[in-house]
Amino acid sequence: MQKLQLWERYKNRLYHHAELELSVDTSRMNFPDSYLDQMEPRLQKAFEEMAELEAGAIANPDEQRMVGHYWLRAPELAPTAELAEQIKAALASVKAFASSVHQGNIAAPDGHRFENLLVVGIGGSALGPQFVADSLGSAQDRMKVFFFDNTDPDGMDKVLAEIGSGLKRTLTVVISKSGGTKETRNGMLEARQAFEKAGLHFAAHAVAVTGSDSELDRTASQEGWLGTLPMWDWVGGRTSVTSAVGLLPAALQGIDVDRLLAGARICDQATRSRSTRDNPAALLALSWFHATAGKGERDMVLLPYKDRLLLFSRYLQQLIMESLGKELDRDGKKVLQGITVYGNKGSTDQHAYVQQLREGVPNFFVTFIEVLKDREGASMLVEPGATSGDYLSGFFQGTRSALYEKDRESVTITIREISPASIGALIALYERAVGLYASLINVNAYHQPGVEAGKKAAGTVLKLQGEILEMLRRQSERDFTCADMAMTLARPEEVETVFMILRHLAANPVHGVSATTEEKVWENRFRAAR
Ligand SMILES: O=P(O)(O)OC[C@H]1O[C@](O)(CO)[C@@H](O)[C@@H]1O
Repeated sequence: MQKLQLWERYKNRLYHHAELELSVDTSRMNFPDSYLDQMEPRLQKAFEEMAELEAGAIANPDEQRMVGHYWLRAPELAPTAELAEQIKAALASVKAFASSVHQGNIAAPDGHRFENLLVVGIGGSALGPQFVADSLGSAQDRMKVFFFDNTDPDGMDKVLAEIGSGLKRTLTVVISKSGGTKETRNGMLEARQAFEKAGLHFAAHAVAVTGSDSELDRTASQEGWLGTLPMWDWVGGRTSVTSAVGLLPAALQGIDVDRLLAGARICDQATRSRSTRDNPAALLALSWFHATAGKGERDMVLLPYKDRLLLFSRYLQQLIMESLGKELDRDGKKVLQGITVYGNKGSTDQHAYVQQLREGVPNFFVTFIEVLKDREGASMLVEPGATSGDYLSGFFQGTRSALYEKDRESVTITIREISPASIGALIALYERAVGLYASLINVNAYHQPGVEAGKKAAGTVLKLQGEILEMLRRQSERDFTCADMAMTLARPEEVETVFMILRHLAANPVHGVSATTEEKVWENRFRAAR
C-alpha cells in the first residue's frame, strides 16, 4: 500500500481517547475494512458476556467464581453493597497503612521510619507490583523497593545483600491470594531467617496481603504481624494489580494510587463501549484475532519504546498466556489455544532480534508502544536539531515502517507520558482486551488448570526426596547409584527422578550427601555423610 493510502487508513482507523491521551492505531494490520462488520456479531456477544461478568455472573464456572477486577476501580458497580464496602474499606486501609508508615506512626523497631520495602510474591502477586514499581519509580520514592519473586536461594541472597544493614528499616509485604504458594512461603521463611539472624523480630517488619483464613492469613495473625490486607476469590491473581496486591506496595513506594485507579477507571469506561470502532480493547482483540487467525498462529511481540515499560511484556505474558493458553474451550472441545507473548524494549531490541523480525520467520505481529513525552525537563541536543528522545522516536517509526514494508503487521499504542494514570489505563486496556478476545475464541480466561499439574508434580518430587534421604540415612554404611536407590525404594520407574534428586542433594551441603565421580554421570554413587 502506498504511503498516502496508508495515511488515509491511519486517519480512518485511529482510535483516540482525549482524556487519557491514548491512541490505538490498527492501520498496519492488513485486515480489510469489511473485517469489523464481519466480526460484529461475535463482538456483540463478547460485549454481552463482558456486561454479564461485570454484573456479577459466575464468569469462571470451573471455580464457581465471579470475576470482579473492574469493580476495584468502580466499587459502585459491584453486584452487592457489601462487596462495594469491602473494596472501599480495603483501599482506605491501604492508604492509611502507607500514610502511617510514611509518617513514622508504623515504624521500624529502632524507632526510625521504614526506608525499604521487600515484596514477597510470585506470578500475579509479583508481576503487577514489579511493573508498577519499575514504571513509576523515581529517586524521590518514599521507600526503596525490592522483590523476592521466586524460590531461588541465590536470588534471595542477592537481594538481601543489596539491602544489607538496611534490613532493620525494611518492611516486608508478603502477598499471596491463596496464602499457600510454596515459592512465596519459602521467600517469607527466608526473609524471616534473615531478620532473625540480624537480631530483628520478623513480625514487627511484616504485613500480609492474602485471602481470608488462608495459611498466610493465619500465620500473620498468630505471629502478630503489623497488619493484613484482603484479597478476594473474585479477583484473579493476574488481574489483581488494582487490588491491595498492587496498591499496597505502590502506595508505600509513594505512587499516587488514586491516579492509577482513575486511569484504569476511565479506560474501563471507554472499553465498555459496545461500538466496536470506539472501543480500544475491542480493536486490540480484533487485531489479535486477525493476526493469529483466532488460533494463536502468530506470536505477539511487544516493543515499548520506553525503558520504564520494560516489564510490561513480562506482566502481559502472564495476563495473556495464563488467561488464553487453554487446552479446552468452554464447551470442552480440545482447542489448544493461546497467544505467545514476548518482548523487551525498543530501540534496544533493534540490536538484538529485530533482524529476525524483519527478515526471518514471519510468525509474529508487533505491538509498538510509543510514549510522546521524552523526559521531565529539557533535553540536550545530541546533534543539531535532535535529542536522544528524537532518536528514540525515529527508531520507533523506522522499525514500524521497515517491518510493514516486509508485510510484518503491527498495532501501535501511543500515550502522551508515563504517569500513574497512563499505567492504570494500559493495565485496564489489556485486561479488557484479554477478556473480549477470550470470548471471541470461546475460552475461559479466568482459570488456570494447567498450572496445577506442575505444582502437583513438584510435590511428588519433594516427597520422593524425603524417602531418599531417609533411606540414605538409614543405610549410611553403603552407597547407592540412582538405579540402586530406585530399586531399594521399589520405584524402578522413577529412576530418572531419583537421579536428578540425588545429583541436586549432593551439590548442596545442607543434606550431608556426598557423591563419587564416575565416568558416566548417572553411575555416580551417593551416600549420607557419617
Ligand atoms: O497469589 P498466589 O495464590 O500466591 O498465586 C500466585 C500465582 O500462582 C498462580 O496461581 C499459578 O501460577 C497464578 O495464577 C498466581 O498469580
